[in-house]
Amino acid sequence: MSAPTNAPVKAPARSSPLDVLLRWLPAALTAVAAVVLLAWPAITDFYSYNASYYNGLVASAAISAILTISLNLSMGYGGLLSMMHTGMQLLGGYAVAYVTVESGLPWLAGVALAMVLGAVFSGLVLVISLRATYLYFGMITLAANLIVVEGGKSWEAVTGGVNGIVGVAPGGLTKIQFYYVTLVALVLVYVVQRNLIHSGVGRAVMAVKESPDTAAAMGIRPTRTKTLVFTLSGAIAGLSGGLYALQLGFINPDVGILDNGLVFFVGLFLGGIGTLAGPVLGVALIATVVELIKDYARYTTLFLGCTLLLAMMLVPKGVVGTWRASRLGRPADGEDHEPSGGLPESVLPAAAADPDVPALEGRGLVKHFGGVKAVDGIDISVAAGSVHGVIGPNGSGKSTTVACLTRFHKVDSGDVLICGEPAPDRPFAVAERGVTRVFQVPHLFEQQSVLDNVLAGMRGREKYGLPSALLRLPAYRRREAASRAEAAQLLAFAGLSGRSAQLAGSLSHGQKRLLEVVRAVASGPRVLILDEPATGLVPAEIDALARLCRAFRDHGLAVVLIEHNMDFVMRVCDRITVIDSGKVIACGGPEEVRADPAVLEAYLGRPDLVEDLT
Ligand SMILES: Nc1ncnc2c1ncn2[C@@H]1O[C@H](COP(=O)(O)OP(=O)(O)OP(=O)(O)O)[C@@H](O)[C@H]1O
Repeated sequence: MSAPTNAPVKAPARSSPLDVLLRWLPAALTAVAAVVLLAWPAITDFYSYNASYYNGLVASAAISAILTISLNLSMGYGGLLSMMHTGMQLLGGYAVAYVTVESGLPWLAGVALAMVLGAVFSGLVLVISLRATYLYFGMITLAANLIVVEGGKSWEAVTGGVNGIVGVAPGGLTKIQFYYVTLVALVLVYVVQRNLIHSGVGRAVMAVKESPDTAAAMGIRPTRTKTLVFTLSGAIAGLSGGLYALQLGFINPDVGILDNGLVFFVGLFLGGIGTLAGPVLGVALIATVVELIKDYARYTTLFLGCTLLLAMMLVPKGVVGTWRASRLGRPADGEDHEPSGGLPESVLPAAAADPDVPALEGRGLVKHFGGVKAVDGIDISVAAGSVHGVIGPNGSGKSTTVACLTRFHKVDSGDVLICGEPAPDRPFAVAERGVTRVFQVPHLFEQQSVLDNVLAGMRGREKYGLPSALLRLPAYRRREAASRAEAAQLLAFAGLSGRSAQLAGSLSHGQKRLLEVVRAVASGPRVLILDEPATGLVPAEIDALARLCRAFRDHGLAVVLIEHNMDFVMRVCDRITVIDSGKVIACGGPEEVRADPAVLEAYLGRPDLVEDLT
């Protein structure tokens, strides 16, 4: 296939020198902060009689930032409301205290155990609350937090009861060395967060957060993805707890009570939930102000409460989120390009071995909603290498048929076959077998770029896992580079390449619909099901869609097109199934269907459609 050779339709806008300067400001401030933190022990030694106090302040803030990043991963990126992060911090603290004080092993072994404990505990909580929705999940984590704290108070033999365990220390390290340990840990955790979020694993996490159904339709497993991110978040919370115990020199159940979690929530919301730098910036701001008002320490909780309230009212996206949404922080809107090039070979799986076996088949499908017979014994057979239209009046059962074929609805009776084999029961598994669906209602990942949306569609085909993504191993780098090149080619094919860096939420309605189709194609399906894709598209976008359908068909793959735009249907479909009141009333080529009296009768209530048909 030819490479994209897009010519921009209009020239990009120029940035003023002030804009350029302001865009570089965050990077410049980060560099200054890094230098100050590295030199901090020397600075405090030179300027203060109480250097160890000020070094401890920064070390504590770094540990808090680690916990806040962990909270950001679960709540900000994973959409999992967690009220048990202080509990996991307590668990991590116990692990380090037990290993160093009771067992006499090195503190690093304690930190490793802290991470394992945090991961196992959070994984368990997630598994037992899989069906819980956002708020109920939060309540379950609250209960889990109470269990950890109360368990810590009661299990005296291991935890030391209410008095806890004292004498915890990073054996062999001076205070200044430990200061640098906390900084290194913070940098590593930040890099883990960044690597995760910029990888296919992170894109899957965000996709599941935005819409589990859409993610499943692209072959992403929602449960596995949630478990992964929450377990990772738990491991990081455990790490933070282990370091906290080493910093404090003791651990007791008070560390785990929810009140102590306020600072992390405030830091997260003030800095910017769902942003990379937000947790660190938020905690840095809070730590600075708390230090400045330390003479009024009894008002600290009041201050934190008021800060949270003000942050929610004035900067609901937090400092970093607000910056990113501003003119300077947001990627500039792109420009229109002419569609060009072809579909990348990699998104076109090999055509079925036996072209006579239907790519997708529904036999005797029945789905009733109470008294509504939405689907009432439908047979449908979609041939490989065809565009198969499904038409019918509003409410006739088209979308429900598709939901049955893709297992988003459990059928009352009937069979679904993919390439002659029984279809699996779960939507993500159907997608894994090569049947991808675009929903009638747009489900884009609006806060991600156009490019990232397309890349999210490729997750089902990517073979690397979490360790590879976090460490950016060669396998990951190769796959990521290939994915980006494929995504660029797909966007060029659809005429969207000029908008690749733009946030998906800022596209026009037609561009969003087109992007959804491109994202579905990115998953490399054998059968692409499009539910009313042409709604709201301008003629040029409809042409791009028609090109895409034909390119698919010409490669021996199948497209199922549910559509009310009859002109479009008649133009691109090879075969059409007409549904009315949950039953198939006609099936055949466009000309055949157009002349079928039963079809005309079904459309009599829609004279506009009759006109299109005849
Ligand atoms: N989850 C549901 N619960 C109850 N009834 C439903 C549900 N989903 C669909 N229906 C009903 O089933 C019937 C078929 O709906 P469906 O959405 O499949 O029709 P459609 O042909 O896709 O319509 P349209 O062209 O307007 O999208 C309608 O009467 C609808 O109200």
